[in-house]
This record gives sequence, structure tokens and C-alpha cells, in this order.
Amino acid sequence: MRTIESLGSLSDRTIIVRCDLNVPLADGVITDDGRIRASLTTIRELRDAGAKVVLISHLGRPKGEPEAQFSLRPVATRMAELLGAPVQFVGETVGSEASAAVAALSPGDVVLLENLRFNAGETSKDDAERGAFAQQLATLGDALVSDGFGVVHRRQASVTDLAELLPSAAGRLVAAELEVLRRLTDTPERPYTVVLGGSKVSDKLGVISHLLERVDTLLIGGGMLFTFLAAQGHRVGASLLEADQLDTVRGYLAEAERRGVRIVLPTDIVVAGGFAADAPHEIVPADAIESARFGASGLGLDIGPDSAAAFAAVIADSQTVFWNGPMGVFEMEAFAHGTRAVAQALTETSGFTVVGGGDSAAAVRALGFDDTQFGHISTGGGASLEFLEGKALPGLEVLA
Ligand SMILES: Nc1ncnc2c1ncn2[C@@H]1O[C@H](COP(=O)(O)OP(=O)(O)OP(=O)(O)O)[C@@H](O)[C@H]1O
Ligand SMILES: O=C(O)[C@H](O)COP(=O)(O)O
Repeated sequence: MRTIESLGSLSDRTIIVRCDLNVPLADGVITDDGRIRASLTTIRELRDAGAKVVLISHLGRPKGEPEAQFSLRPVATRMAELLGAPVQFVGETVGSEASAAVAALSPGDVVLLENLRFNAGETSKDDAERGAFAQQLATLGDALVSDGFGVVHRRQASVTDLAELLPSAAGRLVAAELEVLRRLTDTPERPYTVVLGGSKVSDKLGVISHLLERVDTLLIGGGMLFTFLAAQGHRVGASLLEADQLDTVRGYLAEAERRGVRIVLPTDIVVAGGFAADAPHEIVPADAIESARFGASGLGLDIGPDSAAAFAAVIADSQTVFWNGPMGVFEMEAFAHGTRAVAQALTETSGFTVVGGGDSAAAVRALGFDDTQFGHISTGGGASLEFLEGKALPGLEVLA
């Protein structure tokens, strides 16, 4: 993969850096700045080399037009604090204002442009539309450093198309992430356990078929578990469910059995009467979600204590553990116990542990754990999982 060295002298050149600054926000306040911190190594190096630095990123999933709640403005403020230097924010991604701000840069200056996904071309499935947006981005710099590891699994304008239009290379974060994750793909020590949770269920169910070829045990929590329970014939109330994936999931269960891979599902669930921090809730067996006091309107928001203990026991016996996706809605204390128990178990095992994903990393920090208690905290959730699957990631292929 091409590294920054391949770009030659950076002095006085305008370098676009594609970061993943998709940080969790609550009421406009950044609740975890891990992805901003992780971006600093490359940015500092480029400034020191005399480059003019143009940062681009997405935040959340706006639908191709501006939405105030997804603005990167708070990120620019935090980035400036962490960098110890001004980071100018521009309220558009492409256009006359962005071009003028870039043209006015001096060596060492840093500008952050507004959310890429406020432009329909960024995530378009139409090659021409994506390409046209990438062309506009390309006018803003002389070269691209691709350092948004969390997004290298996406075929999107700033990740793939732009890298083909400009001289491009991987940044230091991408290189560092790959070095660690290769430990998991090359020769993982066994038993090898992957823990899956979170809310991007449709995205992440897909990785399971390939993971079954590689791991010894899969622990399933978070929003994903309900599609598994439903596939086994249980009713799941109003919990997250991918109803069109039931056959696929039944296929995974059968394939796991054929291969001798354990898929461990929760046996108890914390079911709530609504999606709120103070919602009434109770612990019920996983096969009786609707018979609880909330009936068909019950929402499964965490794994129960028996499940958490069972997951912790598997983790304790593992030599390699990769975890993506909180076990429950950890942002609300009442539903954070499963996530806390899994995090605690990772800190206690003697094996090599990796936590991946924006919210997963945010969860372990919010629950009081320290980065040093884990083997590695990866900025990539879906990206890491797809890398572990052995898939060719479009955003990396384009840098080869
Ligand atoms: N049972 C559940 N019902 C609804 N939401 C859930 C449930 N369990 C977990 N979540 C939510 O999942 C979210 C995180 O999921 P997500 O898949 O985005 O993880 P991630 O670590 O950020 O990975 P990535 O980096 O790929 O986005 C959290 O906000 C959490 O509240
Ligand atoms: O949080 C992530 O996994 C990355 O920022 C990618 O976001 P996306 O899943 O919305 O493409």
C-alpha cells in the first residue's frame, strides 16, 4: 500500500486528508473524541512537513443534504484544542466558500470542511454522480492522504473515487490499524472469539458467514440478537428486527453447527416498556420477551445478567477476542450492564483483545475503562469486521 512517502515533498502543497471524524454526539456535545485523537498523528506530520491541510469527513448518516445535527463544526473546535493550533471550519464541502478558504491557506494551516454526506454524490450508488462529486473535491488539493480507517469498507466518493483522481496514499492511522488487525487475520491464537452487537444490524449480519470460517465462537448481543431469536421461532416484541434476514440467519446457525463453531445467544434479556433512560424494565428469559409485562410492545435493550456471565466465561477462555457493537443501549445506565460486563471480561483475559467501532470504543471509555486495558482500540467497527472477514476493502484496494 502506498504510504505518505510516495507523495514526495509535501512542502507548500495542499493535501486533502480523508479522516473518519464520525464521533458520537449528544445535544451537539462530543461524548467521545477518540476518532479525533486518532487522526492527529497524520495531521501533525503533514503540518510539520509544511503542507496546507484540508480535512474532510462524514458524520452520521444525513441523506445527501445539510442537517444541522450532523454538522462537523463541534469537531473543528475539539480538533483545535487537541492539536494546539487553529482549525478553521468551513460550512460547506465544495463551492466558492470552500475553494476560497483553501486558496487562502499557508503552510501548516488546517481547515475542516463541512460533512461530506451533506452532498448526495458522496454516497451515491451511481458511478457518474459519485465521480462528479469526487471531481469537485479533487479541485481542492494536490494529493489525498486516506486516513479514515473506519470508512475504508465503503465505496464512496471521498474514499475510492477521489483516491483515483489525485495522487493518493494511506495515512498513519490506516497503516497502524492494519498492522494490528493483521495479527487477527494471519495467525490468531485460539480459541478465537468474536463478540457482535450494536445497531447496524443489516450491515453486520453479512459478515457472519465469512467469520464462521475463521473463528471458534461468536457471541451475539446488541440489536442483532433479536433477529437470531426470531430465526429460532421466538417472538421479540418491538425489539430491533431484520425480518427479511430470518432465512439467512437460519443458514448461519446451520453452517455454524456443520463447522463446529459455537454461536452463543443470550438466554435472558432486559426488556423495557419504551426507549428512554427511565423506562420501566424487567429481566425475562430470551424465549419469553412478549410474555413479559410489556407484551408485544416490549423492547429488548440489553442482554441479561446470566447471558453476560456466560459471555464473560467464554471470553475468559479465549486467546483472541474481537468485539464490535455494544451489548445494549449503554448510553442509558439501566441498559449498560451487559456492555460493562463484556468490557470487564476483556480486561481480565490474558488473551489479545481488540475493541472496534465508534460507539464500542466510546462505550468502554464512558463506562470507565481505560484504552490501556485492551490490546487495541480500533477506530473501525464495520471496517474492522470486513477486514477480519478477509474481504478486499475498496478504500484500501485503491491505495495499492
Ligand atoms: N438492543 C438494542 N436496541 C437498540 N439499539 C442498541 C441495542 N443494543 C445496542 N444498541 C445501540 O447500538 C449502537 C452502536 O451500534 P454500532 O453498530 O453503530 O456500533 P459501533 O461500535 O459504532 O460500530 P461502527 O463503528 O461500525 O458504527 C449504540 O448506540 C447502542 O445504543
Ligand atoms: O462509524 C463507522 O463505522 C464509520 O464512521 C462508517 O460509518 P457508516 O457505517 O455510516 O458508513
